[in-house]
Amino acid sequence: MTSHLKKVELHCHLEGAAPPALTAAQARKYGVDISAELRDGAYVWHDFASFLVCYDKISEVYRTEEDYALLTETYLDELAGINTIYSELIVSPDHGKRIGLGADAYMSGICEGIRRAREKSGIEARLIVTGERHFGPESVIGAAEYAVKAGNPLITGFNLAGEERMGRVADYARAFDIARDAGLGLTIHAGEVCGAFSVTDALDAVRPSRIGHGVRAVEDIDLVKRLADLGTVLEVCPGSNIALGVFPDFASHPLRRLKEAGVRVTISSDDPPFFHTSLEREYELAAGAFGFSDAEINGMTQTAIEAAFVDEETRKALLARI
Ligand SMILES: Nc1ncnc2[nH]cnc12
Ligand SMILES: [Zn+2]
Repeated sequence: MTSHLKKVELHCHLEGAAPPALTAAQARKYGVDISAELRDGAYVWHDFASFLVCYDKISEVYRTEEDYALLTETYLDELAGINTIYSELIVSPDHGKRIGLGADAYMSGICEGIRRAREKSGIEARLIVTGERHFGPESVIGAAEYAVKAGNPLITGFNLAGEERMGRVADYARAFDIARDAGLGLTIHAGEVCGAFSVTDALDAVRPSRIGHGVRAVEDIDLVKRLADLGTVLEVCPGSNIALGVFPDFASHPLRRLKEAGVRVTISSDDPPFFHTSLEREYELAAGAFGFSDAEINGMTQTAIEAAFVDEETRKALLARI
């Protein structure tokens, strides 16, 4: 049982956390047919590419500032209900633009959701703006420029998500330069769908303090040592990795091997209902499938707070709570 443990999440895509029941209600409200993407209470996809398509389609039923406030509040309430004290949400202002809501309204809805949830439970949250690799380097630069110009104190990080097989990390380096120069924390999806080379590319071109997934670094022992030496923090999402077939089962998942090699690891849920998981389940898996003790799990939570994109005062307050 891990219900007594305080929890922290560094890697969850906001739209990827949309509860199927809420999505169904939204689709009804707007008269959108999502029967191909949502069936019997479950999102429908069969591989990474179709997951990304399903994700974009589902996102389309969240359309207004209030829709985003509700989605954010709903997810943070769920996290608070399982003893979560801090959450970083990956958000896409570009998506707000694409659906005609606008980036500012998209962000202000999300911030309102954070405010409502914090008022009820005290949960802290910050936002990581992401570019989507499959929309190309220019769009990712636009996302970085938005993150910097928005001057929103809750935006504390920048990420690159989407189709990892498209282009090379160096094509997106300029966007990370913009974010780094403005003092945003940097993290990047790498070593999830692509192999170790993708993590090497990320370290060389971006110099991030964290990597989203990074688990396929395990294919290159020198790279594992490099990650350990650098102190790069991996945002590991085991349930997501198994659902997407990155590893066949938890027994072959490298979370424990990476940790034992000295890599700083943390646990997150990624896109929980898409992958039939939740942060609660990820903590349970850490204890059950991976056999970590409470002390080891708390150690990963502490690592997450140490690596969080927050000011030092907030970090100190969070560390004092675990
Ligand atoms: N697991 C994932 N990998 C890459 N991009 C994503 N966007 C949403 N979830 C993602
Ligand atoms: Zn992700």
